[in-house]
Amino acid sequence: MITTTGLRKVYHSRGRETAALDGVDLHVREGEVYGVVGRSGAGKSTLIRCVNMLERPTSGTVEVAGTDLTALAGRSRRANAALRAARSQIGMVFQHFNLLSARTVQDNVELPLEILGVSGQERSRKALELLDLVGLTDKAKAYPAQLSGGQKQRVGIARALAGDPKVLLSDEATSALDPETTRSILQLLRDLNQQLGLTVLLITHEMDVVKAVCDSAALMKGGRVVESGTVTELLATPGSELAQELFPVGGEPSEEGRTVVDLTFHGEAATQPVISQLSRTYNIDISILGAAMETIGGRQIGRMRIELPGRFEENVVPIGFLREKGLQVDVAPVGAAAGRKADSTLVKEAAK
Ligand SMILES: Nc1ncnc2c1ncn2[C@@H]1O[C@H](COP(=O)(O)OP(=O)(O)OP(=O)(O)O)[C@@H](O)[C@H]1O
Repeated sequence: MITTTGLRKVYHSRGRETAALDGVDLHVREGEVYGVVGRSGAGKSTLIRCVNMLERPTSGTVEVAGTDLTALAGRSRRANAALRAARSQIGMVFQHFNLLSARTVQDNVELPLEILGVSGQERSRKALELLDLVGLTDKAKAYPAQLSGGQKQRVGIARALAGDPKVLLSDEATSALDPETTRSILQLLRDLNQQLGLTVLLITHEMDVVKAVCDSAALMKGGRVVESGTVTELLATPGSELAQELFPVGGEPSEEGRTVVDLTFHGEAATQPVISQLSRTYNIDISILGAAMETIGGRQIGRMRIELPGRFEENVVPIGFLREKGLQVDVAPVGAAAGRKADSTLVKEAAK
């Protein structure tokens, strides 16, 4: 539904060049909620502004709902009209809501319809329908100053949906909200995604947002996407930084000469008593160093760090047993093994 290919955006200011985007390839499938995370300055806002052509990319392409927006971006009147039409497929939600204070809630939602030349009666019907969808029917005649932050963001979302977009872009939509309001806005985005089949691309610096609503995620660093995939794929990727941040599990080995293993349980395997089976089958004592169970994207996923007696070579068979049971097994390198996998997150964990 959204594909960027080799997207670059270079800013020139005071004689300096900054590559805010340095070759971004992103693919957001139809009907998914996709989160882009990264530190401040990673290029997230620039990416979202290039996706809806608020910023013209320096090079590369942006395709939304089958239309190559970069090909439409010309100076002629016809190119502008085509770009406007394509952009009506894209709704945008902002961190600070960007509501007009002199207009009522209903008039704020009607604004994009006014710009599209929709008649007064139809505008009013549509705005009230959208306010109902976001749970704000009773606030239609209120002004933004009379609303809470969460209510303002609901108005922002209703306004973003006015043109019946296929895609919703959200730039830190919950960053200015308290945790409870954040949860309710994320739930609303999820509901809209499911009820309307809306594809949502959101940028955030909060991992909890990804955990709560995203099907897929990408990590940006220095204008590049360094990791991406469905949340399940990421959790199944050994050494994935996103997986570790989404789902941290730690714990130190009790002494030298033991094998530390990180287990990830997905689906069926999450509900099986695998650890007690392992202990009984091989008659070994297992120490649990750390564990967490979470529901991510509606699926139950568990992670656990365990310690087995003896070195890795002595535990090949029990580790094979765990893999056979459908668990993802990452052996945390310690001692001599650490040198062989010096760049993995697990090494950093184990070496602490
Ligand atoms: N208009 C601009 N002119 C010059 N440099 C810019 C401009 N906009 C962004 N940049 C630079 O591009 C880089 C990426 O900025 P961007 O705002 O996209 O990052 P971000 O990940 O969204 O960060 P934040 O979460 O702080 O908004 C930064 O180094 C920033 O200073």
